[in-house]
Amino acid sequence: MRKVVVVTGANSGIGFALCERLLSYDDQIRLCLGCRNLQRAEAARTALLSSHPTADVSVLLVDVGKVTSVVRAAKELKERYKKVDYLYLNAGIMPNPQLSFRAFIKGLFSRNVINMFATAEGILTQKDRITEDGLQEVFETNVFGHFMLIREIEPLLCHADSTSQLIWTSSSNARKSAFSLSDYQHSQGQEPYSSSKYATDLLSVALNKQYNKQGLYSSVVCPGLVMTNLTYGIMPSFFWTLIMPIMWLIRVFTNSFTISPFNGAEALMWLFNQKAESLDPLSKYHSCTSGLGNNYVCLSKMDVDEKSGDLLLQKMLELEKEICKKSIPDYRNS
Ligand SMILES: NC(=O)C1=CN([C@@H]2O[C@H](COP(=O)(O)OP(=O)(O)OC[C@H]3O[C@@H](n4cnc5c(N)ncnc54)[C@H](OP(=O)(O)O)[C@@H]3O)[C@@H](O)[C@H]2O)C=CC1
Ligand SMILES: CC(C)=CCC[C@@H](C)[C@H]1CC[C@H]2C3=C(CC[C@]12C)[C@@]1(C)CCC(=O)C[C@@H]1CC3
Repeated sequence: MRKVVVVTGANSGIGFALCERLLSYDDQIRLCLGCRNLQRAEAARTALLSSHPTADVSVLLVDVGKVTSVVRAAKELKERYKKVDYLYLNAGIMPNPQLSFRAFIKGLFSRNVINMFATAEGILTQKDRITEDGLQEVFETNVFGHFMLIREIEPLLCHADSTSQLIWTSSSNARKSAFSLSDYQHSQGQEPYSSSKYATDLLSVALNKQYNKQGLYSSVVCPGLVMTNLTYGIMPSFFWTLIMPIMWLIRVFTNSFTISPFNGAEALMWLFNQKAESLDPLSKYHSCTSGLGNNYVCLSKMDVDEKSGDLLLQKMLELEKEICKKSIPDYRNS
């Protein structure tokens, strides 16, 4: 049976590199590019087909920052496929990033310097906004829209006789102290990105508890620091070009400077080849690149506790009910 693989945020960066790598590894998969913009999606599809002309590559229009779009896309998936074997929850945003130069310079001369380069702890903030669904945009895009997608295509993911995998693109920037259960959308603070990625980690743990019995497994990936549209939004491209030699140098001290989207997709690709049941639900899978440019995957324990994961899942389920009642009039019959 040909595997069905759905990738959100597939038209650029890590998502696109993952699609290229998946097709190079197995051009028999049925690959579905989940994108919010048709033109960009078609451009990605054309590029993938130019190197893999016989591959089955389709486009699914989905804006994970809009509940109605997610529900419509899920309906489309249910019409197209009987099963989704791999769902890569990769689309993500970091809007209006601000780098604190003061904190960065201070960090350079502290003992925390390696950690600062690996996680951006204490040097990066963002400005969030409210979406038309009335949610914080970073939370809705990076977490809730994806959660809704999972819920809506549950019958395609849960099968008694075979497994499916959810693979979240999280981040080394995910930090417990940026997240609070009482403000899980992060409407109060200045680190919505960090909070959303921590929420991803918690949610993955809770989803495993909820769904493993039904053959669905969830894992979390940390792609490292990758040069993509997201990182070019932090600093202008000439800055990155200027500091590239320093980036190669830093790579000698931290394996998290993966830099290219190809390298960043390493752990996402690695998980594609693993037996879902053998994965550790409490570990994060990191894409790593050595000073010499060799790629490998390493594991780290996540800073999460199961109780918080369960509580977050409960809150997400309540929010799902509330939002669907508000945004989709004849919800569940549609
Ligand atoms: N770059 C890095 O260093 C790191 C990135 N990550 C994570 O990797 C993931 C991919 O990001 P990356 O490749 O770096 O950045 P890109 O900006 O290149 O890719 C992000 C993708 O997500 C899509 N996307 C954004 N918002 C939505 C939405 N509302 N609905 C559907 N698709 C959407 C974008 O579509 P469009 O082109 O239309 O905007 C794009 O295809 C993100 O989750 C990011 O947080 C994690 C750690 C490090
Ligand atoms: C000399 C040099 C390399 C300067 C760059 C300073 C900062 C712009 C980077 C240092 C750590 C980086 C980092 C990210 C963005 C760029 C930095 C802040 C991320 C937040 C990008 C998105 C993620 O998900 C995690 C990354 C962690 C490290």
